[in-house]
Amino acid sequence: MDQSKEQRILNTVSYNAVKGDPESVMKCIDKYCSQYEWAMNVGDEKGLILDKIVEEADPSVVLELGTYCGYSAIRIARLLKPKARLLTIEFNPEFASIAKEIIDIAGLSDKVTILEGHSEDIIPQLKKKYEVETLDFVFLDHWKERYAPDTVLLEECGLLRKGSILLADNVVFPGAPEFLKYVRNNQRFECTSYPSHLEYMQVEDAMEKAVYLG
Ligand SMILES: CCc1ncnc2c1ncn2[C@@H]1O[C@H](/C=C/CNC(=O)c2cc(-c3ccc(F)cc3)cc(O)c2O)[C@@H](O)[C@H]1O
Ligand SMILES: [Mg+2]
Repeated sequence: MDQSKEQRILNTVSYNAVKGDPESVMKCIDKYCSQYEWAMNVGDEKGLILDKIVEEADPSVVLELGTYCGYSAIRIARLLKPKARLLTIEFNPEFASIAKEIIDIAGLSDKVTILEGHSEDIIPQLKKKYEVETLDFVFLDHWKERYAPDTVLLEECGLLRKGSILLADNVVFPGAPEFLKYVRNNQRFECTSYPSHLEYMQVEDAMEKAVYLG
């Protein structure tokens, strides 16, 4: 059976990237996905916005929803201080195993834990099973119609604290209208829009930052 696109992305990383160098892994994926096969990584343009927001927040505990191939997990984890950690949720076993290998090649396995399963099943386990108190930073990049319900779930599970930062990819394209409506009309969130472009394309997109006010 011929390989999947995600397997080809792993091949190009394991063949071309410098082991232990997250930047070279990111460059390798961005090069492959802009020249050969488009893939839904956050990419280098929105990635720079993500970098700035993560650096400013300097989070200790990060949750990512939707690992895919691990590109944004690497992007975020490479900026974290020594004791900080990133938990990333992925329900597709093939993507989870490919992401694990790519994160390992980047040398970030000690900072990143991939939790295999559905976000709505794993989020309620974060406190007891994964020893999370509250989340400093959440990157939402999974199914777009799950952004809003999972945001409600995070709050219900007591995982958000005053100043917790939610950053959502693709709020323009493919779009996350329910999420935007929910956070923008909610006094408990302070929202900022970051206009950009869809990864590797000229299409308009944006990321939305929603800071939880408690
Ligand atoms: C059930 C909850 C739940 N629990 C755990 N894991 C979950 C999950 N729901 C999903 N996953 C995993 O997350 C990833 C999916 C991500 C979904 N992302 C986009 O759809 C997207 C699309 C475009 C675009 C597509 C086509 C275009 F033409 C243009 C743009 C661009 C983007 O940046 C995009 O992020 C996969 O790994 C899923 O296995
Ligand atoms: Mg995305």
